[in-house]
Amino acid sequence: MTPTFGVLAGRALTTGHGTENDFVLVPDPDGELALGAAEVAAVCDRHAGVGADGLIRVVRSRALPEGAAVLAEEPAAEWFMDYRNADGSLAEMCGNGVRVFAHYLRVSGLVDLPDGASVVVGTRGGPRRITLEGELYTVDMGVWTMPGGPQAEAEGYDVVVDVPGLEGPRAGLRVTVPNPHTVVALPDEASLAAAQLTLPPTYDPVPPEGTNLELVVPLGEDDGAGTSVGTVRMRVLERGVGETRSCGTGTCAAALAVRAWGGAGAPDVWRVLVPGGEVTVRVAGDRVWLTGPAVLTADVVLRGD
Ligand SMILES: N[C@@H](CCC[C@H](N)C(=O)O)C(=O)O
Repeated sequence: MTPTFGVLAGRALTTGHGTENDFVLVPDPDGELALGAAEVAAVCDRHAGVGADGLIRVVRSRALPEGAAVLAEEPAAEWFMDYRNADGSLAEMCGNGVRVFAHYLRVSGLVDLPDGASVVVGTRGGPRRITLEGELYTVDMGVWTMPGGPQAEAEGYDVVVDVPGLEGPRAGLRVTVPNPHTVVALPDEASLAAAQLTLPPTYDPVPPEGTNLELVVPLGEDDGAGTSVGTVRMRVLERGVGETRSCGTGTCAAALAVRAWGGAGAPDVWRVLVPGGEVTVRVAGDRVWLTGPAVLTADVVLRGD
């Protein structure tokens, strides 16, 4: 069957990933593409398209209404990460995608980003500053919130989640960064492996905007050089995608939930182990930072015939 790449047919794209959360990057500096959900889903299809967890349009902030709103807050945000999930839906933010986006801007010469320097980019969640540190990128992910408020943070949950493959419903804690997440703790790695993320979980109450789901197993804390560092293993079911091998905003949500469950004295720095690798999350007050790799894998041209 002929792929329905629509306005993307014949376009040159680049693929890349952050801890194996993979993306197709579409250069459209002047915002000329009328990109619809069907084209995004066709390109992200792993059998009939290029295959990716999401599509990122590389566009100047001034070319989009959402970008103009970001520029009003942060005039330095020349470039906007227009992120779409694999099913074509929009998301507020993508923590792995924004590192890959910054790497793409640097490698393609669209920004000057030497080691130690930073760039601010626009996202639907607001401007984000990304700093290159050797081979890693650190993103200021902005302000996190727990929609259940201080009571949910203190009690450790505000939603009940039934996950296929796991026995009985589980308590979950909602975290917004600023896309919606629900984090559920599991007792061990056997339970983590048993979860069947190809089947839809159920939530009570049902999250109105949908949710990403992180299943986590806290693995303890180490004291290194005077800083306590926690470790947590995570699997993720992404809204608009399915199970992925990593989710940057999800790792922030996971670290924030496990830190809340740990109470006073819990670490502010967390190693989050995901199927696709490892990232580091640091919390300070109401803000959170994400550090991890970014890789570009191929340049491809979509056929239009
Ligand atoms: N993989 C991303 C998150 C992408 C958006 C998410 N699926 C949603 O709909 O909120 C990440 O690395 O943060």
